[in-house]
Order: sequence, then C-alpha cells, then structure tokens
Amino acid sequence: MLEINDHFRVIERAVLSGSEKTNWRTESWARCLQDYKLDPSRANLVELTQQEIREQTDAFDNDIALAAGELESTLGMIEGGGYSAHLANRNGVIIAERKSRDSAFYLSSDRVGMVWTEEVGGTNGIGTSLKQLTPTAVYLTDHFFADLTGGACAAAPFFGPDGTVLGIVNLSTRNPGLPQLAHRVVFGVAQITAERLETSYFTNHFRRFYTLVISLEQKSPAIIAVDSDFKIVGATRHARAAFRLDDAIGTRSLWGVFEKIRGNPTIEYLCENLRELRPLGSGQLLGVSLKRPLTLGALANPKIAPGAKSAPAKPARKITTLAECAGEDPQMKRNLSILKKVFGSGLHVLLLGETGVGKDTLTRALHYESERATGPFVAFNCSAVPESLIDSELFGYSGGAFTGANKEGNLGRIVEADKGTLFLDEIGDMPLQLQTRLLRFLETQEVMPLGSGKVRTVDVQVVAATHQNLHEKVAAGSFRQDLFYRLAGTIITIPSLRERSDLDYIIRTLLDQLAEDEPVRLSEAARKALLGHSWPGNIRELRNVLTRAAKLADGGVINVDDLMLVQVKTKAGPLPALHEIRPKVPETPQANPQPQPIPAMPGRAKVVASQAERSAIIAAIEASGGGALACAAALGVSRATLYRKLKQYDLSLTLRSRH
Ligand SMILES: Nc1ncnc2c1ncn2[C@@H]1O[C@H](COP(=O)(O)OP(=O)(O)OP(=O)(O)O)[C@@H](O)[C@H]1O
Repeated sequence: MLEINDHFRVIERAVLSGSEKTNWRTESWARCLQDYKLDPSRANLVELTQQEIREQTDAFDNDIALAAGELESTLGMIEGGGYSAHLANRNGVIIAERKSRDSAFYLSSDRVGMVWTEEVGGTNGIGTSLKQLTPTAVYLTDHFFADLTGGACAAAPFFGPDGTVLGIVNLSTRNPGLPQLAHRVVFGVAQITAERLETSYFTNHFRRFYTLVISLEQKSPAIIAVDSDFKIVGATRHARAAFRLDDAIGTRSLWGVFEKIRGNPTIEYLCENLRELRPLGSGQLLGVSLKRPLTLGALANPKIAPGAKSAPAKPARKITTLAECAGEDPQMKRNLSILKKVFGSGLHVLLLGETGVGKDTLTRALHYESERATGPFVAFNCSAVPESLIDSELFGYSGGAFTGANKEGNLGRIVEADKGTLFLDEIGDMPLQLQTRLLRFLETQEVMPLGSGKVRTVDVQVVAATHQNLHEKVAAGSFRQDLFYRLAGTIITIPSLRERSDLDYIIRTLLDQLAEDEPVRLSEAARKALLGHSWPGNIRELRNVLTRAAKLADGGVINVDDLMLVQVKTKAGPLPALHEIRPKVPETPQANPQPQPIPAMPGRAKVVASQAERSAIIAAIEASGGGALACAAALGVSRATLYRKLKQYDLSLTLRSRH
C-alpha cells in the first residue's frame, strides 16, 4: 500500500494535470474527485441494516438468487488466491457471497449488505463496473481510497434478456503476495462466471420453454427460447447480436431467422434429431441442439408440447451414471444397493458428505435411472436463496398473494416436482420457521401455496443433502429434531475422495467426460501426482484441476505442470493444504479499513502465486500466438516485464519447445 499522501498525489496528478493517458482508471478517479467530491484518504463505507438488506434482496429477481449457487463453482476454479466471490445487485449492494476458505485473505468490507457504488466506495470493482457497464479489474493502487489499496477485485456485469444490467459478479482478495498476472487470470474467471450467470438466469427464466443452443466460434453459445409453435420468446445477448433479434422477440418465428427444416417436423422430433441449422441468407451451417423445457411436469403455458408429458424430461447434458457414481469403491457400492431399494418407495433420503463429493450428481443419476425419470427433477439450494424467498419459492403462492408477487403466481418447487424428485441441497441452512412447514409437507405430501387457500397433494421423492453436521445443529437447537428423523428415513454418507479406494477410476471417468470437448490423456507423472494429492475439494476440485489442465496441455498430454497442484513436498514433508496457511494479517476494520503493513508472503503461497503467474503467461502466449506485443498487452504488462518474466519462468514466446 502507498502512503496516503503519495496515493493522493498520484491521483491528483493524473486527474488534474492530465499526466496519465485517459483511461478507465483516470476517468473513475476524476468522477470520485470532481463529481462525488470524495476524499481519497478515507473510505466511509456504508452498510445496510438487516431490514434494508431484505428489501434489496426482495427486489432482486428470484432467478438471480438461485444463480448465486454458481459462485461456489467459481471459487473452485481459482483456489489458492484466497478469493471470495460476491453477487451485487444493480444498486451495488452485495446480496450474496461465498467466502474464501482462507480467512486471512478475506475482505470483511466485502460482505453481504455493504454498498459498493462508485459514489460511496470510490474506484472499486463493483461500483466502477456498474458505472461503465463493462468488466473491471481493480488492483491495489487502482483503488481511489488509500485504505482500500491492500485489496484486489475483479468484477463483471451480467445482463437480463432485455439487455438491462442485473448485477455484478465480484471476486476479491487481500492476499498480499498476489501477482497482477494471477489477478488477470481471475479477472477472466469473473467474466466467465458473469456469462454463466447470464445463461443460468436465461435458462431458469425461460425454463418452461424450449431452448435452441447454437454454437458460435470463439464465443459462449447463443441461446434462443421458443414456444411449441417455434415463436421466439427470448434470446441471450450473444444470440441477439449474432442474429439481429432485437425486434424478433415475441413477434417472429424461428423460421424467420433460420432455414426451415423440410417436412415440418414437430418440435419434439427436433429435440431428438436437430443437429445443424443454417441462418437465412448465410452459407454457413451452425451446430445446434434443441432442449426441452426444464419443468415439463409443471407447464403453466398450455401451448407447450401437448402430449409431451409422456416424454422423458431429459437432462440438457450427459449426466454421470449410477455406475459411475458408485465407481469401484466398496462403501459407495453398498450405498447404492441401499439407495436403489428405497428410492421411490416413499422413504425420504438424507445424503451426508463433504462439499464436492457428488451428492447432487448421485441424486440426479438416481432420478434418471428410476421410474421417476419421466417426471421432473427439481433442485433447490436452501443456502443460495435468500431466507425471505425460500417460503414462496418452495411452497409457491397464488397471483397477488403479497406486494410484489408475480401476477400469475408461482407453483413453487414442491409442486413443480410432482411425480418426480425434489433435491433439497444444503438442508442445514433451511430457516427454523420453514422447517416446521417442510416437516408438515413431508408427513402429509400436501402443500398449500401462500394465498391460495387450496391444499394440493403431490407425489414427490425428496432427497435432502448437507455437508454440515446435523446432529450438532439439532443439539444447538438450529435444526428441528423431528425434521431430522423424518428426513433420515435413509441416511447415506458419501465418502470424501481421500477416503475412496477408486480415485484412479474417477480420474478415468472425468477424462472420458472431458474428452467430448478436449481429448487428452495423462502422463504417468501427472497420474502419480493426482493419486498423491489430498483433494480437500473432493471430486469438484479434481474435475476443476483436470478441466484446467486439459486446456493447458500440449499435444493432448497432461503433464504435472499443467495440473498446477499446490501440494509441494519439502524436506519437512508435505506442506499443509492451502486453506491451513494463516499468515498473520490483521483483519481490516469493517466500516473504516486502515492501511496495514504487508506481511512477508508465506513460502507456500509464493509457490501457488508463481504457478498461477506461470500459467497466466502460458495462456497469454497461446492466446496471442506468440507475438510479444499482443502477449504483453493481454497480460497488462510492458514488453520489458514480459521478457523478464519469461526468463524467470524459463519460457519462450515459442512456447511449445520449452514447457
Ligand atoms: N462419480 C462422479 N464421477 C464424475 N464426476 C462426478 C462424480 N460425482 C461428482 N462429480 C462431479 O463433481 C462435481 C461436484 O459434484 P456435486 O455438485 O454433485 O457435489 P456435491 O456433493 O453436491 O457438492 P456440494 O455439497 O458443494 O453441493 C460436479 O462437477 C460433478 O459433475
């Protein structure tokens, strides 16, 4: 961190004397100084009251709240930098977060309820991103306030189908040894997450419609939602731009955009068989797939797919099979033989296990390989939905049941899951007052949506899951004992990856699944390294490591370096897992952070940081095709720095011969 006066002088010089070329940073600093009249020596951050937070969250669309689950997998991709992930609404208020495992790197000023508009927080990821409506990486002294210059944040906006901004994804850390190059990689991850959120939002929003997914070169796929008469009802940003759809929504048919298929096949036939479409007036065939509505069992729109009720609600992507879930592990095989007997028999199931062991995956496999496969699979994550929304989302409401309620009402996830399976993830986070309501439903299989006054009987197989210790929660009074026993009709514990005896099998399964996009194989040394790792993040971590390695691999072979594993052997034995490192960094006071001295970087964190930096450079060389100028620009460094780093990591711009 800079001395306050030095920081002030840099800002003043850049803004007032125009010493720095105009760029996003000087423009933001100028707004802070001249428009908002902020004093860079001191941040006066604002935190909302619980009531205000509820209002901000209530006003936020339900679909987005559900998408907060995406933040979890984002953290999995960037493990090691001590980042936390946040979702801010369009008012710049943080409304959801997933914390870094490493509390020493946690910025407590980035917690739920903090307001991060540029007018309040000066130049910062969330606020500046909202102001510019573009992704923004704010690294240390880019911040306007001197007392925020110990942190780094990477933020990206995401937009709704109508093009308005819905919110911001933000990844932040106060890891003192974080290299800027590593932060740029994380910046890329923030943008990918924003795109994924946009897609999740879109698919959830249009979950009652058919969706056409179109592959576009070098871009995320474009998605168009249509009704059963092929009328276009929505399109993602990419789709609008690629096919000029702005005036087509609600007015045009898909066949006004793409060449019509001969013989007028039904939409159901196309779901099974459509692989390519040609945009009108273009010679180029594009790869496509047409997906069925996600909630076939609960279609509110009577126009959709008459007769489709008997069609199996197929999952969008290839799902892991039950056999793959069991693998070659004796405990998992025992688990499976029990589950196959009880699933669908009227007994509820409770899955226990660490995060990432495959509870969700196993439940989906059970559903799709059971007699319920023709019914809907509905997943509901109790921790990703704000407390105030759980009731209406789960149990539903009738139109106009409360202020702000959707006019048409909401069936609720329980009713949507009728004749199918309801997966209640993170059940340990279910608020106490709703536990009573859930218990009543589990006992009677009846629900009464808010404001409807009508009881509805449903046939739902419930699978609840948690990584928490429910016994402890029962003892502490935060989880109802009677609910625990009702859910625990069958309790199954999924072993962690380090307890399983079939790691090799799981690696093979994952590589097979990856091969659809990226056919790769493992070098012998890489296989040994994977088998020797402790996998605190379980199968999710393994999947992330292999996915990233497949992208870095040269010539289709994953080498040890590509894995970027952080378990490094030293003379004193293996280093502790990254989340066990606790550098003595004083916590930043929440509302009024003070500058802190940067502590020496612990040895292990250095290893991680340089691995991340090396990978960032390799990725940039590949992306820029080996051109020094383009590569330096992609990394945001000068050419001199690039050459110094290449030497340091023994790399060259003709990468292939050297790493
Ligand atoms: N047997 C398996 N074979 C291959 N991949 C698997 C398997 N089990 C899980 N996965 C993958 O591991 C990742 C994590 O799985 P999943 O989300 O099911 O874990 P979870 O226990 O539900 O995690 P959480 O408690 O955090 O919700 C997913 O990407 C999933 O596809």
